[in-house]
Order: sequence, then structure tokens, then C-alpha cells
Amino acid sequence: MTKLSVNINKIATLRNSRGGNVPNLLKFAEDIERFGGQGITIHPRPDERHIKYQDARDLVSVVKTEFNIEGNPIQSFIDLVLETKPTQVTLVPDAIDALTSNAGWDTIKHQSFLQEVVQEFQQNGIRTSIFIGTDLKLVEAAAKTGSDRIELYTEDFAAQFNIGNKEAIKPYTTAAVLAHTLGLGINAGHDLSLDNIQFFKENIPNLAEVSIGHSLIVESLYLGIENVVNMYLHRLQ
Ligand SMILES: CC(=O)[C@@H](O)[C@H](O)COP(=O)(O)O
Ligand SMILES: NCC(=O)COP(=O)(O)O
Repeated sequence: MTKLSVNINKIATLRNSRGGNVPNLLKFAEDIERFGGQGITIHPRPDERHIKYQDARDLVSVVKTEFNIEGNPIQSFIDLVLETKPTQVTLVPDAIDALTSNAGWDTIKHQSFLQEVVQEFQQNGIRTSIFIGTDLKLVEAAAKTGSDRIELYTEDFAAQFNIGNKEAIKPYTTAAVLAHTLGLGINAGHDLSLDNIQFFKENIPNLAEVSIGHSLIVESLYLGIENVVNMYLHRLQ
């Protein structure tokens, strides 16, 4: 079964735009789970442009499904994750000022660092996932870090699918087959949407989780959040 983890960064963006607590992030997370969402994902960036570190502390007692915290493992992020102990941590090599996540890890170059970070989180009972592309040598190196899972960075797939190039799925399928062979769990995310999710799911064996935020929230502006969550769940069956 592929779990749907809803990334609520953009709800925090809307909340922060007026400086108050509307929309209420905690209530939104509870409602997502009530509608059938199987996980909540947040990505607290160092500038706290949307998700604040305090949101992570508040959400950990609210989220009853799976709680996934994504981010670049700078010390403040590591400390936050060890403090809150989510279900899963996803390591993302974002530059501090990145507009959004725009690259996966070079798991060869950063092998020893990733091994240390992965081990520290696992010793605290936190499942680990490493955000990477489809380069097979980097998938192999991701397995050598000892990480539980990888998260396939799907922006390239989404962009190519959008212009009708379905061949773009092939590197993701190949990477997923290798990852499974190496004992890695397989997550995926970035720019997945109602348009591309079913085709992606059909072509990625052993897909454990997709984390979706931006498109899902935009689609919900037109179709309603409860309806959209269930549309994703139906397409992920
Ligand atoms: C790693 C990933 O693809 C998502 O966490 C994405 O970075 C969302 O971050 P923003 O909502 O800040 O774009
Ligand atoms: N890991 C991907 C994620 O959490 C959401 O990415 P996006 O759907 O906002 O592009």
C-alpha cells in the first residue's frame, strides 16, 4: 500500500501571511487525518518562512498517523528532530536560501556524514529517508549509509509528464527496482499532483509513501481539501 503524506507547508504560508493563527495548522493536520490522509509532512526551513520550529513541537502530539519532518540536517534541525522524535525524518540537501527543494543528495560525496546522521536518528527510534535523484550509483551509495528509505525526487518526472513525455518515468522505475533489491524502502515527492500520481504509482514497484503538498493545496482551492485527499487516495489504490 502506498501511503499519502500531506505536506502542510503552504497552510503555514497562508497562516503566516497575516501573523495570526488562521488557518489553524494543528486543526488542519487533524482534519487531513480525519479525511483519510495517512501522514503529515512538514519541512521547517532555517528562515521559518512557513513551518516554524515550534509547529513541529506542537504537531508531534497532534499527528496520529505518520509524522514526517523533512530538512537539511544542520545542527538546529537535528536537535529539533531528536527533541520531537517524529515517525520519520527525510534528509534534504537544501541550500539555506533555496526557493524550494531543487536537488537530491550526492550520497557518494557525503557518505560518511549521512552515515553518522542516519545512525543518530535510528538510535533514537526515528525512521530515516534520504532525498535523492535516480542516478543508480547514488542509490547504491544511499543504501551504504544504512538509511531505512530513500525519497525519489520527482520534479523532473513531473515536468516531463506535464509536456507529454511519459518515457521520463523509466529512470524512476529502474531506481526503485534497484533500491528494493538493496533493501531500501521507497518514498517519493516534489511536484506530484492529481494529474501524474496514478501513472507514477503504476510504474514504481514497492512505493511505500508519497508526500505531496504544493499541488494538493492548490487543487484544494478549486475542489475542496476533503475531496482532493480522497481523489489522491483513490488514485493510489
Ligand atoms: C523535499 C521536498 O520536495 C518538499 O519538502 C518541498 O521542498 C516542499 O518545500 P516548500 O514547501 O518549501 O517548497
Ligand atoms: N517531499 C515532498 C513534499 O513533502 C512535498 O513536495 P511538494 O508536493 O510541495 O512539491
